[in-house]
This record gives sequence, structure tokens and C-alpha cells, in this order.
Amino acid sequence: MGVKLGILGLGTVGTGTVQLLQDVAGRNPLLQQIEIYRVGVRTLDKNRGVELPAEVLTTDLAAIVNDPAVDIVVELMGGLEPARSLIITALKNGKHVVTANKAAIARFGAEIFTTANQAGLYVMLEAAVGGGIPVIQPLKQSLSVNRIHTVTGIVNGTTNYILTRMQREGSNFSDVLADAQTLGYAEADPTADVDGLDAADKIAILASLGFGGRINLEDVYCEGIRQVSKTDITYAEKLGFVIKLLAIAKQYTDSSSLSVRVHPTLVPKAHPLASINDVYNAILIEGEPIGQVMFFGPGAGAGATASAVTSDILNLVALLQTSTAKPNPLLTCRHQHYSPVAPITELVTRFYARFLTKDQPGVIGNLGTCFGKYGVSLESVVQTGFQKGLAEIVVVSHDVREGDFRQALAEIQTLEAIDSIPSLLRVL
Ligand SMILES: NC(=O)C1=CN([C@@H]2O[C@H](COP(=O)(O)OP(=O)(O)OC[C@H]3O[C@@H](n4cnc5c(N)ncnc54)[C@H](OP(=O)(O)O)[C@@H]3O)[C@@H](O)[C@H]2O)C=CC1
Ligand SMILES: N[C@@H](CC=O)C(=O)O
Ligand code: NA
Repeated sequence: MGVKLGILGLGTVGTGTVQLLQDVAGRNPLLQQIEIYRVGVRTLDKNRGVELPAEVLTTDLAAIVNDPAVDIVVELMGGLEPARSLIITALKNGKHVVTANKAAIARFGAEIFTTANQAGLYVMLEAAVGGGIPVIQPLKQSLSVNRIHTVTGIVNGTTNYILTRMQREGSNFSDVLADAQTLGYAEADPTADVDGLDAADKIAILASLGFGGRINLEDVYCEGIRQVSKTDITYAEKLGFVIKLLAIAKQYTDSSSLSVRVHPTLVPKAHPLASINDVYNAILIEGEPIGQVMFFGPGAGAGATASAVTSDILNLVALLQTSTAKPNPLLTCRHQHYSPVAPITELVTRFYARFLTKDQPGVIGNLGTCFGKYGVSLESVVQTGFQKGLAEIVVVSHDVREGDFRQALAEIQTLEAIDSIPSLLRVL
């Protein structure tokens, strides 16, 4: 047969991809030219939900990437090692690579793309961001004539699923996480989802494509959703917001640096990202001259992610059939420099903060005075609840430099009437 695949991993995404490739009727006819030649797994004695000839399954993944018969290596095992070394070896052996592994690309992208470019090979990663949503190829091709200003995304299905159910049902965080794991959305170690690290990997990749420079992952500010409480979801709702884990990359207008960050954010209910629920992802891209364009779809799960993986395989099959000696510049990743990323203290944004205070006269006045001292102006102040004999005060600020807001909070924390500041969230 035609093009031989060596697939590394037969878990959620690997199984979805094999199922798609084994059921090609009614899909693109080029799929008929693909042979599932080898599939590498950790253990052979698992029920996989797909039928494969015994000689196809192997636990020797090194043999797959070294096998001269393999044309394309499809890395769907996840993790950093041995995924990284297997990808590098595959490239050194002249094989194109398809991967869903945002963790490896965000950390080892420089090494992987340099190796690929030197060998005139492609590394395709549509499944790595937004699951089934086509967003990598549009950024590389259809949108690449634009000057990109901002990329704002809900790019982690697991946390969006958790926040949606917490909001809708008042459910408890850990029960909903268990459901997301059962549904195959979560990473092998779900802390990568919950702590925002998976979203940070993805926004680093999107920023790199959108702004044309590598992103050092350590420069990406990252907060997850562990501290988002039912109380804040309820307050946000009353104030006209929903809470979403947003990944944002933005070009500062007055400098060459970027803001690249992941954090739970209060999103106004009328904003297009506010209605993206469950495992769905959406990526809102703003650029010149296009204006706003939003990509929406399933961000995780076997079938959706298999669609993205298989579309990358299909692109490579088409290239292998029509191949010219020169790589297609719209499919490669060639930038070498790192984009400067500004520290989070330079961010200018609105804030939501919740305070527990003694219930005594003058507390709101003291808060206002302290904020005023650091140039923080308040958009709203509400005192509605009581918790364990303490008054609960919620403020939303106007746009303010994060460093100034934090200085004000540090001083407020020392006020005698302040018990604690249980929540601090940014507002879109
Ligand atoms: N799940 C999703 O919705 C999405 C996942 N992704 C990405 O896709 C990749 C795969 O994810 P997913 O399918 O969920 O992961 P799973 O944990 O479900 O599957 C991983 C597969 O890789 C195999 N594997 C892992 N390590 C080794 C090893 N050292 N040697 C041999 N085989 C190994 C496992 O073998 P065995 O079965 O024998 O244990 C398993 O078949 C990850 O990079 C993930 O981030 C991207 C988008 C969405
Ligand atoms: N764990 C990830 C899977 C897709 O990348 C998520 O929940 O989005
Ligand atoms: Na995608």
C-alpha cells in the first residue's frame, strides 16, 4: 500500500485515530492510501477497542522510528521523554512527524523544528492546540498575512468542563474532575490541566505562530483554577460575568514585548467567549486587517482530536505524492529568535477582589483610601454576604497596572479591619 504510518501510543487519541483510519468510506479518498504499519504501546495485553493484526502492535517504539519502511511517525503517547527523543530520532531518520504533544513542542520546539528544517521535513501539530479545532493551520496559512494583535482562548477542555459544571450545577471540583478523566479529556496527570500548565503550553505555541518568534515557557504567567470557588462563581454571576480559564497572548502597543498569560478570568456575559461551555474550546484572534475571527469546537476527546491528527497525516500524504525538493514555507516553522515577554506586573487590566473584613464602620472607606493611594480606581464595590461573622466585600477595579494593584493589596492586608483576601481574579 501507499504511505506507512508508525503510530506511537494507542490511548484516547491513538485509538480515535486508528478508528478513523479504519473507517474511510465517505471521507477524503487519499485516506485509502494510508497503511497503519506499526503501533507502539507500553503493554500488549490491554483491550484497546480496535482490532489490529498482531504484527502491527509492538512495545518497541525505538524500532518504529528506526524502521526504514515507516514514512510518517505519529506521536500520540504524550509526556516529555521518551516522546522527545523518539521525535528527534524519527526526524534524523528522514520521517515526517505528526504530534498532539503540546508539552513536548512548547519545551523542545526549538530543537525539534531545527532538526526538521535541517532535514527538510515537516512536524505537524494541529491536534496540539484546540483538539479538533483547525487553528494551527489557519494561523500558518490563511491568517498569516495579518498583523496579529491578540490571541485569546479557552484552550483547555478539562478546566472548561469543570468550570461549566461548577457554574451550572454548583458541583464540587473533585467530582467533576473525575468525570473529565473518565471522558478522556484530562491529561495523564490532570494537574497539567487544573494548574493551567496545559493551557500555558498551548498559548506559547499559538503566540509563537501568531507573533513569529519563539516563546520561552518560563516567561508565560500561569495560574490554574484550583482557587476558583463557588462563592466567586456566584458573585461573578451577580455582577454580569462568568469565570473562564483564559489563555491570552497580546502585543503591547507601546513596546515590542508581548503579554503571554493563563489565568481564571471574569468574562462579561456578552463576550463571545462567555458562552463557550463544557469541553468546547474557542480561540478569538484579532488582527489587522481581518478584525476578529473566532474558532470554536471540541477541544479534547478521542474523535475530535483524531480529526486534527488525521488531517495532518493527510496533508503529509498529499505532500509525499506531489513532492518537490523544497519544503513548503507555509507548513514549516522557521523563526529562530525568542519574543520578549513582559512581566505580569506590567499588565494593565481590571481586577475582581473579595475581602473578608470585620463588620465595622469605615472599612469600605479605608479600602477606597488605600486603593486611591496607588492610583487604583474602583468600578464597583458590593457588600452582600457575611461569612463566619465577617463581612464579605467584593470590588471590581477599573484598568490598573497589576504591580500597582498588588502594592495596594499588600497594604490593605495590613489594615486591622481586614481578615483575609480569599480571591483575586482578573477581569477581561
Ligand atoms: N485526550 C485528549 O483529548 C487530547 C490529548 N492530546 C494529546 O495527545 C497525546 C496523547 O493523549 P491521550 O491519548 O489522551 O493519552 P493516553 O494516556 O490515553 O495514551 C497514551 C498512549 O501512549 C502509550 N505510551 C505512553 N508512554 C509510553 C511509553 N513510554 N512507551 C510505550 N507506550 C507509551 C500508552 O500505552 P499503553 O496504552 O500501553 O499504556 C497509551 O497507549 C498527549 O500528548 C495529549 O496531550 C491532545 C489533544 C486532546
Ligand atoms: N487535557 C487537554 C486535552 C487536549 O489538549 C484538555 O483538557 O484540553
Ligand atoms: Na487544533
